[in-house]
Amino acid sequence: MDSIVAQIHALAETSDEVGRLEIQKGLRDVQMEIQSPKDLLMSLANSQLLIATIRMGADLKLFRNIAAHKGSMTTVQLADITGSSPQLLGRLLRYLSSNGMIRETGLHEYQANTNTHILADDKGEAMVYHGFDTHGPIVSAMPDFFKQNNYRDIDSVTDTPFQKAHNTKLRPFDWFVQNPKHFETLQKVMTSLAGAEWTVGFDLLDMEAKKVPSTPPRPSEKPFFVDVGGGHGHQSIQLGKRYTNLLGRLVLQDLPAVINQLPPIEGVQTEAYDFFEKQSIIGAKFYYLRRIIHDWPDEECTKILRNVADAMDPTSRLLIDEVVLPDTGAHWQATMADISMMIGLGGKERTSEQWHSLAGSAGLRVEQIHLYTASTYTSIIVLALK
Ligand SMILES: C[S@@+](CC[C@H](N)C(=O)[O-])C[C@H]1O[C@@H](n2cnc3c(N)ncnc32)[C@H](O)[C@@H]1O
Repeated sequence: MDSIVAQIHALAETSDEVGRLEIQKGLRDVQMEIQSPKDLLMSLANSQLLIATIRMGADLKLFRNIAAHKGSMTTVQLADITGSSPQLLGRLLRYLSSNGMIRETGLHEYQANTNTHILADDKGEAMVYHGFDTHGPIVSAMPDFFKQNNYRDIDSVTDTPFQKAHNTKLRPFDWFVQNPKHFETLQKVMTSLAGAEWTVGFDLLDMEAKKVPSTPPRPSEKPFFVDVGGGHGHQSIQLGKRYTNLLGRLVLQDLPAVINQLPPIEGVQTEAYDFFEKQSIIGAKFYYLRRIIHDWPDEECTKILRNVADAMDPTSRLLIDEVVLPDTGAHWQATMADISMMIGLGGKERTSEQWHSLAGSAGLRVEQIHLYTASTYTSIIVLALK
């Protein structure tokens, strides 16, 4: 058995992202084949309990404390640091270790494993809080919501499980503005997905960036890159690092509630802007929308895209950084994102056909699709004026 495990490890280490996911899928298939009905039902019953316990662990800074400590810690030590009772903590630790979130090294002794480290950093913690506090209630509201709507697809931004769960009539982002704790966590999750993989091997961007002089921009010069709804600006920051000649030519736009509390970002101009209003930056080389369009139903998306299209000139390009769902055989992470967008925001992940149709509705055409993370189908959809 050990040798099979070692072989799988070796295979995973030499595999790319797609290969790694294939191995995981294979392992899941094997698990499915050998599990009893009871195994499946017990594991389903466990899913909510596990995230709730992890959420408590985050509150207690349990993962951070264990991860920061070299070697094992005892339950009593951890109870001391966290202020919880050793009896309760002992039961939680035993449960977490039996679920692989920490490693049990002896009687009442625990150590960090890979999962502990993932849960101990800011990104992991933000994902847990967002998953449990913001998204969890929406998931719980989902069955009743769909029973009441007679199992219809969602194409509204104000009539989704989100409103039912959070007892509001507001659009989700209006609610987020009024609930800064939830909004901050969402932004942390977004920043944690901050990779700049999309810029690698993307010839169009590279070619245009190389044409830009290294001298500071002239006052009349149009911006090179406008990150619309760019959150805390992680993509503009990454782009400025990769192409220093673009500094001073990058613009970050987001809602006033986001922009007004940001510290200055060197080389990036920030602007409070609502993307349902007219775009004030005319003729930029690139407008960039990352994880924006999947947040909204088609009607709202057409408005957002039209506002960009109206500001574009024939040389401008709109870059949409999102999933292009395959027609069949989609990976569970992508289908999960699709359902999550629907119940949380009234949005969706889109297939190539849906992207073409949406672009057309806003006077745009799909010029190119640059797939950059094959495992999640994340792509840059390049749109030009029709
Ligand atoms: C899912 S986040 C994506 C953030 C960023 N683009 C990224 O990929 O990390 C959606 C972003 O859209 C912004 N947003 C929502 N409604 C907006 C609006 N009407 N105008 C401008 N930005 C908006 C939010 O504040 C948030 O930063």
